[in-house]
Amino acid sequence: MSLRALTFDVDAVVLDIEGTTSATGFVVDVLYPYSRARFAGLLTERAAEPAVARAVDQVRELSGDPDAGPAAIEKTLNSWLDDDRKATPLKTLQGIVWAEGFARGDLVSHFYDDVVPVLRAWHAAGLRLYVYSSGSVPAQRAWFGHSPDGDLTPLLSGLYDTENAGPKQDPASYDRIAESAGIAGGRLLFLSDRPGELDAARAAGWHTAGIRRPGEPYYDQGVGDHPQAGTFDEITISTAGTTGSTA
Ligand SMILES: CSCCC(=O)C(=O)COP(=O)(O)O
Ligand SMILES: [Mg+2]
Repeated sequence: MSLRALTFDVDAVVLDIEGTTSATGFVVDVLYPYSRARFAGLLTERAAEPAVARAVDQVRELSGDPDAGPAAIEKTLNSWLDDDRKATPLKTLQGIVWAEGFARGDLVSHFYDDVVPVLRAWHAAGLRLYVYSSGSVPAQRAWFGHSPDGDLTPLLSGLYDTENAGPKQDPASYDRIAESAGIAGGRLLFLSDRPGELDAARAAGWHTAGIRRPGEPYYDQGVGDHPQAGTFDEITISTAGTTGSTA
């Protein structure tokens, strides 16, 4: 699908995963059942691990149930899964389970066909690439590390999630990423399928492009007045172009 060719003059591209580089359907149909089936074991057998214990405390706080035991925690996690709610402790616990699943070869990630060739080309041209996803940093590392095209992590300069950057619809999160990467917002391009995330990035002074792929949950809603593309190869990164222009 071709919408419009876009040209941006930036130093780095920051990538959303679900709905942007990769299919939401794959995450929901493959990754979510994988984590759902393993939450009980994680919550009972590995409750003393610091990352698990911290996430459990966060679930108790978010659900308003300070005494919740493993069964109640599991029920809450599964209800968040049903709603595809991007709650940080859910993402932490999923990330633990998924990283182990990718490492043992149970899971291989998904990328839309246009994505990997374009990421390789952008990287070869000297652009820095970052990820900012609700999926936890360990999950992101495993996702890019176990793709159908092999290990893509050498393409990436940094990974951001809701723990180390903050909520994706808060402009302050984009300020934090810009500061951490050492790149001014005006030299950063954020690619996402969600208008609320694009709005927040733009409010922080970033360039934005909405990625609209047929079949994705936000396809019909659109991305408001953000520049938009149907695939990554509709986006050109130029060092001296007119940013956000359409051709
Ligand atoms: C590798 S993370 C798996 C996808 C996921 O769980 C998720 O929440 C992705 O959300 P995004 O912010 O990338 O739309
Ligand atoms: Mg997304």
